[in-house]
Amino acid sequence: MAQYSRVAGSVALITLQNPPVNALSAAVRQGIVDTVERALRDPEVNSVVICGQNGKFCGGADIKEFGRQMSGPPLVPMIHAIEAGHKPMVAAIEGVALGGGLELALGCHYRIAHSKARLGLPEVSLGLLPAAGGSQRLPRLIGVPAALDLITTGRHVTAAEALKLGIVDQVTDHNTVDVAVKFVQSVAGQSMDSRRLSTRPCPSLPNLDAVFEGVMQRVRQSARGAIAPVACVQAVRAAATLPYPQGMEREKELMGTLFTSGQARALQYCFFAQRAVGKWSLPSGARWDTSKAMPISKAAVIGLGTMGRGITVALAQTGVSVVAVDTQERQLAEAKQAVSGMLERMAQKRGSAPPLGLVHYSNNLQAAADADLVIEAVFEDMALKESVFQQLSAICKPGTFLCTNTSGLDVDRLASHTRRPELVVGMHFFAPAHVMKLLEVVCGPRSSPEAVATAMQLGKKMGKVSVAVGNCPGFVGNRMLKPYVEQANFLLEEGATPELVDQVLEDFGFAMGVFRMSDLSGLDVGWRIRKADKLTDPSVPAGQPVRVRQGRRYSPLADLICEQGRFGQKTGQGWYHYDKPGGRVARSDPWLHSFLEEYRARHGLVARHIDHQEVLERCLYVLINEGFRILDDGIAAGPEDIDAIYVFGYGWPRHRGGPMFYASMVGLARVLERLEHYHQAHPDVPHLQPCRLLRRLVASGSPPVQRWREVIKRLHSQL
Ligand SMILES: CCC/C=C/C(=O)SCCNC(=O)CCNC(=O)[C@H](O)C(C)(C)COP(=O)([O-])OP(=O)([O-])OC[C@H]1O[C@@H](n2cnc3c(N)ncnc32)[C@H](O)[C@@H]1OP(=O)([O-])[O-]
Repeated sequence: MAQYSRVAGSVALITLQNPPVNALSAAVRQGIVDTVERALRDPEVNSVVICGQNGKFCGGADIKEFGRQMSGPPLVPMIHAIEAGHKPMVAAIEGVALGGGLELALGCHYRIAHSKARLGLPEVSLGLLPAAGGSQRLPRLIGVPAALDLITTGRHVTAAEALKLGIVDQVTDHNTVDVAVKFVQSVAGQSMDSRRLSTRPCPSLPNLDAVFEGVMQRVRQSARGAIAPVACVQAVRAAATLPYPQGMEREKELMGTLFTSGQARALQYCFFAQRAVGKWSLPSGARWDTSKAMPISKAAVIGLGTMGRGITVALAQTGVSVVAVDTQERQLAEAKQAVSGMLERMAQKRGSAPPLGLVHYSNNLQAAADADLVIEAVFEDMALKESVFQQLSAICKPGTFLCTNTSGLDVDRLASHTRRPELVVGMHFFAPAHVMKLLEVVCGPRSSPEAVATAMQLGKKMGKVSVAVGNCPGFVGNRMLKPYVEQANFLLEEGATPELVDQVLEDFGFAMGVFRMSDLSGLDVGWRIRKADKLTDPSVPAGQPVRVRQGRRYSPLADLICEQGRFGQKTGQGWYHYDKPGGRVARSDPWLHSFLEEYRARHGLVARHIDHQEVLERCLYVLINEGFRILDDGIAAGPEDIDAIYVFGYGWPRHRGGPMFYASMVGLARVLERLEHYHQAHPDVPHLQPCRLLRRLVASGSPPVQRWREVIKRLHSQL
């Protein structure tokens, strides 16, 4: 709703009231319509200030209302009435003015922002465009290039940048409402004709067509199949080329297509999934709202390879004092240089001082003694990690949380090497750790609620999307990745090429196909793990069939590639050829193609034609099937957790909502039927066998993804 009051005698103050972000729900829109009418009618009122309760102007349209029947007054005429009003209207922007919130402010005649406010039109990240006139008013206010940037990226700008761009008229450090009230009195009685953005022409550009062509090309390339960024460009083009009323018609038409698209549903689901994962709960009953996170002012990072360095940077950026430890002098010296360089580059971008003083270096584990939390990031080797945990347990003060950055090792086993296993959790970062948004917080059966809450909160402070997961080989992300990569290798055996598989996955929207990604990560990593798991030489017993392990189909292709010294980008050769070691441009490799042909001939495999649909279904449905197993096993609490992990850590295209959401869009019955089909064709691949939860969901009528938790709960309570 919106509250109406009178201040300074003749100023009407309209305050949006809809905590926590004053979203424009039907009730708020009705409130605005009523209070604006009242202010315009009231002869004692000569000017109007619009603000938001609790220091937040407005977070935009109420996203929760999008999936429901539209009710209440629409935004467009509401904003037109404000703009057309004969009394000056000022938006007093504190906190945020986002989406419909900024569009409301653009309808006002003036905008005054607090210096800490953030503004933006992030609709594109929800699969929409600023369709309450934002795509038409903003270019008229700040010009086409700047408007295209803001609208197609959805990025938020600071008040200072907003002032520079001309979005706001004034920025203040004082009480914004008071400043706005004072200001609006100074313009009361003046004509507002020149302040109505809809009546202004769009600033002209000499090379309009070239600008739009360039932007459209860039947007299509980076959108990876997302339709909203393209529609945003089309809407701004309408602002630049059509009179306002026709531009509004075009905006409406484009929004109509987006609003009902599956992509908008997927992106809005992602918005809520990202927030849902913060409300974690564990099988032990521990929950986000009943577990206390401990403050962390000093942390230690043990092991300064690529991951340790990134984690050190991420912690220092957050303002946490870090002692970075590596017992090898050379590694320590290199890390010191690398960490300082990263901190300096990031600070330069931000225009602030690098927090170099927060990082101390040591070659002695003893330096971690008084840390509140330690993150071990040594080489992925169980024996080495066990030894480090044993030492840390003896060295660290009572109460120090001991975390391991492992991509899949048993966190509980590590905990058993310490005196206080309840203080041990996994913190699985993704490379580069100071950039990637995802953090899997791995809870062992003995991890205390405080330890989990502390790791989750520290992740949030570092700007990560932290997802609490259970302890099993590979946790959630890598556990699901394993059968996905395995299918890709099987497809090569059957006649596909890395180029075909990658093309299909990239067309689907992945930033990189599975083979290009493996080359980037380094093929030797998986090889080492397979050796440790005794899947490949030297420990495979003599007489073991090459393509079978434990009675299941096994592809040794990746092992054979590694035996050739082809580890991917780092060696200049892997599934593809690169110009030089460390090269980034993947080129098709004739050697690889003959190698595949020889391999098939050696094993009596006849290459067949494999179509795009089979590649997509086998790679994705097997991954999804493992996701259902993870839910059934209680390793992830709900589908949102899995989807957040895949969107923020594994390059799953956000406009497809994550693997579990995608499965619900495809139809669970269809996923089940295809898995059954492929399992029948490949009975020696157990990962293709549809999992119990998937069958149960289909039997329950394939409820929407938001209701899966109920089915999982019922399934578990029947055990
Ligand atoms: C014709 C149409 C044209 C216009 C289209 C639009 O405007 S599209 C919209 C364009 N606007 C945007 O895209 C802005 C989206 N919002 C944001 O980016 C951030 O929430 C923030 C920066 C406003 C605050 O960040 P923060 O870290 O301080 O807080 P937080 O993120 O944790 O959220 C707190 C709670 O508020 C909830 N909630 C938030 N916004 C909305 C909303 N619009 N609606 C409903 N709910 C919303 C959120 O779910 C959470 O609820 P929970 O879990 O407690 O039940």
